[in-house]
Amino acid sequence: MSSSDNGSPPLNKAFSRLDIDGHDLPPSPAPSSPQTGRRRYALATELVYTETKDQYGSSSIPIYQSATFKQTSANGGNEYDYTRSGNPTRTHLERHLAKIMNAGRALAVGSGMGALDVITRLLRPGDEVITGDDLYGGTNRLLTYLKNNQGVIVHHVDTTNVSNVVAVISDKTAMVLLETPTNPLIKIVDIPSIARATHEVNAKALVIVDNTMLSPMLCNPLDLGADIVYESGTKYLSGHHDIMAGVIACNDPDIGDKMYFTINSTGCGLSPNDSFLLMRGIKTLAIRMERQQANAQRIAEFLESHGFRVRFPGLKSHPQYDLHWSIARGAGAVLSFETGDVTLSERIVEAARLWGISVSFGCVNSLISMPCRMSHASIDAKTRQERQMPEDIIRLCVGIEDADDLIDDLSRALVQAGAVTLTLDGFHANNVSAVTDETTA
Ligand SMILES: Cc1ncc(COP(=O)(O)O)c(C=O)c1O
Ligand SMILES: N[C@@H](CCSC[C@H](N)C(=O)O)C(=O)O
Repeated sequence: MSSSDNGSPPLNKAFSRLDIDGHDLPPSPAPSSPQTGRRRYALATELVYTETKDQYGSSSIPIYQSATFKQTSANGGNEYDYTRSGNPTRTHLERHLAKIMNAGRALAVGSGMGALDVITRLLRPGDEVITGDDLYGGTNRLLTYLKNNQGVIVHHVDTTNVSNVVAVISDKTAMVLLETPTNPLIKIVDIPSIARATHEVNAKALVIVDNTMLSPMLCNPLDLGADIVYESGTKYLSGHHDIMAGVIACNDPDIGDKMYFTINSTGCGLSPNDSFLLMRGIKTLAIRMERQQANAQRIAEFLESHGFRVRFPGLKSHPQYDLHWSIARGAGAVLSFETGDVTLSERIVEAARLWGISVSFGCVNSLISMPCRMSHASIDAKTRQERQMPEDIIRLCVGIEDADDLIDDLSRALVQAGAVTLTLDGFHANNVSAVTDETTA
């Protein structure tokens, strides 16, 4: 029951009302809403600019490291009662996220997979999900779990072709889940066309975009027709690989309330300390991304010019270059390339020094990995083969180091691994198929 319905005095909580399932919302943050009526600055400014009402005028949000909050009356009802339900540091972060993600509401949870878990709890048995055939391994694993255990039907199609999605949309479609660029094949997905086509056939179907590979700095899927956007805050948003986090944003308040209900019920909200760290990371997103992208562009051009097949949307050779730039403001800093030989790829990865052999991306440090052995190992070998994931693919996640140092280290690793032939002009890849791609938009 809401405070106004039960005869008790109005509660001092930011929004006191029943949620759409009739549950009395616990004390919790107000729905995050960007301040209206004030000038909007460029995103680089908005990332840094916050308005706090801190009693001491603190410049960064304090960490409210408290599980519970004292109430002023026996009826409870203050804005915060318990950190699982809401915490001022998390609220501050969520409002900031809503602003930079152009959303009506944002929510922060303990990881990117936690975010997808919250979203997929909107599904019911019998619901259908349409998603890609090149998906982050953890996403594939969660969807497979839902298929095997929760009666959800999952269609994996090549989402780079809108008609493949249209062919399976029906009145049973509850979600269309998209990643762009895909991880690790760097395929581009036409979010606006798929969102339009989906809603035309089934207005209730939710179009969900995993924006981890681009971040709000480079893409706002909600502005392109998506209903929900989420991302791993472990990556670009925090930027230092010192926390796990997940963020979710939407415009429909009912959907926001439902997801908040799950977060409060399951206890997956982001901790105060991690909310503080994520907030701190977000402030430097623009400058980190600028440098990471510039470095990634240099490295992609370096590899391509030496004969490797490189997948990166900053290269004109990318078959969906125009599509990418119609939906994004930059290429990001993840690229992949092939060598034509798995053991050769292993030798390159192991010969690198500056590039850490690690999963993840979006951090200030540069990383090198073999997705089929690492980040995407949870997709079984047969499925990887069906989805044409080259086992030899090497993924580079570019950081903010000096680009010449990164290129030097990579060159040394390529030479040491025997991946290139030295010539009078430099070197050239030994063993690589032509730079072509069968992908069509
Ligand atoms: C594209 C993508 N989405 C979601 C996730 C999940 O994020 P997290 O590791 O924070 O759970 C990852 C990586 O883990 C990812 O690469
Ligand atoms: N062992 C982890 C692998 C995490 S991969 C992290 C990141 N998304 C990436 O693409 O590198 C797992 O099983 O999830």
